[in-house]
Amino acid sequence: MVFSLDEEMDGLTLQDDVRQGLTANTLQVPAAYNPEVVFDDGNNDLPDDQLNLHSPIGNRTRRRSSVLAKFPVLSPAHTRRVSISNNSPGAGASLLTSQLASSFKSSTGAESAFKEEAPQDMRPKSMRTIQDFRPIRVLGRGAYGKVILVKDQFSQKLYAMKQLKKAEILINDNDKGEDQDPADRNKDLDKRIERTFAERTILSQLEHPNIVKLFYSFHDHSKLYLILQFIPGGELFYHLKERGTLEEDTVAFYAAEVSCALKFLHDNGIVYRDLKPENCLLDQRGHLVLTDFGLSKKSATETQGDKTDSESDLDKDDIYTLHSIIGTPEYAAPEILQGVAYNKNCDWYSLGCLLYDMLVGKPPYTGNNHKVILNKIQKDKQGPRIPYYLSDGMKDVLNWLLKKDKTKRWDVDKYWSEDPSDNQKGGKKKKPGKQRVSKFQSHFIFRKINWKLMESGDLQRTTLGPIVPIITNWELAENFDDEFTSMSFEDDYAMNSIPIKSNSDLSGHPSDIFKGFSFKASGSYLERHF
Ligand SMILES: Nc1ncnc2c1ncn2[C@@H]1O[C@H](COP(=O)(O)OP(=O)(O)OP(=O)(O)O)[C@@H](O)[C@H]1O
Repeated sequence: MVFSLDEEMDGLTLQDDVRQGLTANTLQVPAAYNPEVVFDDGNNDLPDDQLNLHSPIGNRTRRRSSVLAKFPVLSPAHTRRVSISNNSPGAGASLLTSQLASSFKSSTGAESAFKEEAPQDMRPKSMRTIQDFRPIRVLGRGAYGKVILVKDQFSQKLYAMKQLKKAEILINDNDKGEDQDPADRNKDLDKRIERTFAERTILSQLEHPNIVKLFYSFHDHSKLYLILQFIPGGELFYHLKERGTLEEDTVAFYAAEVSCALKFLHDNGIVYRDLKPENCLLDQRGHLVLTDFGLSKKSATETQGDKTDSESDLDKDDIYTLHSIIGTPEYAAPEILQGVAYNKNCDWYSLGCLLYDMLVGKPPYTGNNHKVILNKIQKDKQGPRIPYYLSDGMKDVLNWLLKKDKTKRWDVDKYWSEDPSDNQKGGKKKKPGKQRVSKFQSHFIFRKINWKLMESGDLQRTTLGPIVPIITNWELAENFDDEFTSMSFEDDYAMNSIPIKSNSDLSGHPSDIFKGFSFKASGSYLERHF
């Protein structure tokens, strides 16, 4: 009998497996937890080419983020949609860009994070071009292009250059040709462009020790470029692949760092929407840094207070957008997979999946598409099986983060820290059947975390994390998969690329859609981070 982790955990022992003659495709749980436990990876419902999608150790396969095939989603009736297709590609894009800009201005936190520098950041004096950067090796590959380690020819500093091919953004793989309603096609294009701008806009306005930094962005006739801080310790995914699972103290430490980043994003009105080990990088000291903001979104505004008409329209758009079935299915909250309205609380569910993955070796529900995963979640009345060998503290946190009903899930943003006026140590007691109301930071699993130092960034600057990556030479990118570092980048790195000198040579050209993409961080920001 083959046991699936999703279906049967309790009572499974090595002896059970040996009796059944099961040796292949099994995942070893570290001896520290239970030397006897071996269990199947539970992917029997996958097609052959995906059977080894998750475990065993060393066979983890990278999961791609996607804008998933949609269930019929009923958007709110009064939704204003922006079109960029009306004979003038630039007009719509400018509207999108200005919408994004104004939506970020209305976010007080995001604005204050860059209070002094924001105006001149948005109007850089001199633009960088691809010729300024010498390619060294490929670090990773995403949906729209490669991420390449590059060296600034002038300063000799290393950066990660994320390239996005304009053609891939403009041409939709899922285009249904003549059958597709032109309005839907335009809407899809709007979304893809909006997401491209969102990554650049969000990263250019935020500064947090656990979030990757953006130094420059620019574009030429074929590509968009983001020049990011190079995070040399590789993906958490890579380290999980090496180790299988992580110890509870290590998991609690990463959970705390991710939570600080998510809380900061939420306070700034941003939903991250793509938390997974592939998007968590380790810096040289072993601290976790979130990357890939391509699916992040300004959140539905909770306070609809005194708004002008145009601001209210923006909020409606936000509410609409947060119906998008988007992300990586294994880590996406059930409400996203169902295609119903959701909010920032979805990121806390994904945190539960990430913790589960670090502790168990795979996310709680797996399958080859979001419908299979959603079916499993829906069938699972009691919630995911939480292995008995985990500590009570870990079980408790997983149980509250992985609630499929978002109204019962731990509202971590609300119950983040101890309120000084709250006399009850450890927060209020939970009411049965209701949402958990005790404070996140005071949970037992975080007893070793110095939140004050972590939230201020001093911990990240002055101490080492639980896994310190081995780095002998930053240019070797030793903590990145050979699959990528051995790739050629010549085709992707055209030294003869023609830069766009001014916006005036763009009228009527598709590049006009990307007008306003270029950005340069302020001198003080650059200095602070080098
Ligand atoms: N700042 C960075 N430093 C080092 N490596 C990076 C950096 N940014 C990205 N990478 C590497 O490149 C990979 C792909 O980057 P990213 O996830 O941003 O691309 P993407 O197109 O959004 O990918 P996907 O389509 O899978 O979501 C990352 O998983 C990581 O390995």
